[in-house]
Amino acid sequence: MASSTTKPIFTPPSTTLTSSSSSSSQPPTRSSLLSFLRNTASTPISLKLSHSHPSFRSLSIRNATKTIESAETSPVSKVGGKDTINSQETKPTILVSEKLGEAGLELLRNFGDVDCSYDLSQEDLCKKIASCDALIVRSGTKVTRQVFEAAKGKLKVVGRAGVGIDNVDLQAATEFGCLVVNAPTANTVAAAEHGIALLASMARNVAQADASMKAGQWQRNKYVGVSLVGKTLAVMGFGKVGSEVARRAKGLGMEVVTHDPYAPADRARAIGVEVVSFDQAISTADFISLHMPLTPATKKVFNDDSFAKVKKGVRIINVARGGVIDEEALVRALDSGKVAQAALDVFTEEPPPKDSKLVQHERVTVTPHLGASTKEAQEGVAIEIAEAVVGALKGELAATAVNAPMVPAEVLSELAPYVVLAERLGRLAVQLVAGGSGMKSAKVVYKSARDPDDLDTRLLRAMITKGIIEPISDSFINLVNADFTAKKKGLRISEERVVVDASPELPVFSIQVQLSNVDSKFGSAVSGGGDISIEGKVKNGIPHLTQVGSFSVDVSLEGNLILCRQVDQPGMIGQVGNILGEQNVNVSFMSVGRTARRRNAIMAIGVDEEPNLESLKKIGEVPAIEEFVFLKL
Ligand SMILES: NC(=O)c1ccc[n+]([C@@H]2O[C@H](COP(=O)([O-])OP(=O)(O)OC[C@H]3O[C@@H](n4cnc5c(N)ncnc54)[C@H](O)[C@@H]3O)[C@@H](O)[C@H]2O)c1
Ligand SMILES: O=C(O)[C@H](O)COP(=O)(O)O
Repeated sequence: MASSTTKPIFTPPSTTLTSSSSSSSQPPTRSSLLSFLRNTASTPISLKLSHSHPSFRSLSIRNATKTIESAETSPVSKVGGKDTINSQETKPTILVSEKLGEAGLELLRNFGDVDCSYDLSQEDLCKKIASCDALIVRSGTKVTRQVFEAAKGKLKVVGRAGVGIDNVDLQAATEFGCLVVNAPTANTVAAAEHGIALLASMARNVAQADASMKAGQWQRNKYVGVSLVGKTLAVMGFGKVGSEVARRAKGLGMEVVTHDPYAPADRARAIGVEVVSFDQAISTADFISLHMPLTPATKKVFNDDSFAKVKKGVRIINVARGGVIDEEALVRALDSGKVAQAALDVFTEEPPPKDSKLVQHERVTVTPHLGASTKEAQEGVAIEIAEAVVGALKGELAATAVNAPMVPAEVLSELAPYVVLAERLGRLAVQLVAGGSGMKSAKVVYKSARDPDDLDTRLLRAMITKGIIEPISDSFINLVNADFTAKKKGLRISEERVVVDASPELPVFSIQVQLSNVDSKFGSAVSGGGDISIEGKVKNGIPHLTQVGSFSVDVSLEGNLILCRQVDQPGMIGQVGNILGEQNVNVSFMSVGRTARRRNAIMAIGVDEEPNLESLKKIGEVPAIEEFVFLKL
């Protein structure tokens, strides 16, 4: 482990780092995510993925006052309550590849150039995507790896105007640093209502009787149905739609059980629904309604084996995803009479082949993926997704992010200053590593007065990772792909939470970043344990560096930083201050930490400007200075 006591030759950081700071002494307020993210004029800060439009690179906290003052130069400003782009800036291009409600389109048009091109082939989508900043899809567009590759890094966000994201290659999106957001709530009721509509119409042969009458028949005996009251309905997947279906089915007098490996039993119990095992659910039900997502675990979960376990004459409703059923097995089960009827809104292949046995089956009722298709739901979904996409293009953290940490509003507001601290600590720590030493593991220690279960560190971890990875990566890094890139580089990041005696009002007392098994270009940053170790705290809403190796310091993490180890003696601050002053470099903060009087000390100097090489050389020549390093934040 390097702890050289000789003066090292000054090495500027190899990568140019984006400075994303602003100064504010005001702490953030606790407000809802929406007002926190959108109303920059009335809240002291907003949490931004400051992509310095359109490069969408880093997450930062910016000062609202500063935002308003700089509206002329910022691409985004607020005009008449609408988010608009200043005319001199290039507007982002938003491709909408499937029909979207007008209210959502209007929101999008206020912000960017909107290209509504429906029914694109994959090839045409790939051609178009190279010039798009955002893509909005429903379930009909396959956003494959090929699409992300064709985007060549320009595509910043994919908005899924609905819930299911099985048509988006999330792994590829993440690798390419493209945020995926969805609109998870606006179509819940519509889907639940459609499920109930299918349940009732299947039970009473409405579709078949309608077709028969239109064909000139009057077949009252043929279309005798079954009653719902008193029957058992198994709701498979007790999420947003499933629970709404359960509630409505209870209102129809049905007994409802559910199977959902992740749903809390008390939420189900609260509406009189029992949570049971998969086998128990399917073997006791008269009706089975599917409401789980399509994932590798749920793909074809209804297959010959499961149909063998159902009650003879069961009726199945699927408004979730076609892929959760093995459709050929369902046809066999229908033919054998094991399954009496099925009502399907979704299919493995959409649209299904014209000669699909399932669609043509006389005991199957079908609709062409209409679950979310009510006027109300489509307007709601369009607004929900337009707001999420515009927010993402403006660099705001998305509340409905699918491939980035999604943090609840209250938590986000509380964590905001720590998010900045986290990124800056990561960024500082990596710059302390001597060139060439391969980093393999980093450890983050969160000290907090709160119970470890009470502290959601996902966002902090992601930001520390971003801070560490960005300076050593030549590809584009953001919150979305930082973790993936770290793994690819073989960097393991572990976390530890330590309960300390501090104010429980603060979510985090301090954050420490330790890098193991690496040499440091600033030996004093190496702690007794041999790791590069730095620690920081948030003070009055501002991130501060409070510990470097074994030395206590206290310097605000804004601008750039010079760390010097020196012999503790009078006049040092003056000497360094003069050298910087000669070059018109403004010192924003200075702090000295020492192990013992007149022995070793560390001087941490915050500077607004970047000193030139000449000044840094002069600092290195001050006799009492033993080593120093210049760090960009
Ligand atoms: N037909 C339509 O137009 C339409 C409209 C809306 C939603 N959907 C689909 O409905 C489904 C549910 O949507 P949601 O909004 O309720 O989603 P949700 O995420 O709120 O609920 C899904 C639930 O499924 C559960 N689940 C996951 N794996 C499971 C498994 N193996 N077995 C049982 N449960 C499992 C989850 O724990 C969760 O509670 C999704 O597939 C969605 O795409 C379809
Ligand atoms: O997952 C969803 O939200 C539904 O399946 C709706 O899909 P759609 O937007 O294609 O109607």
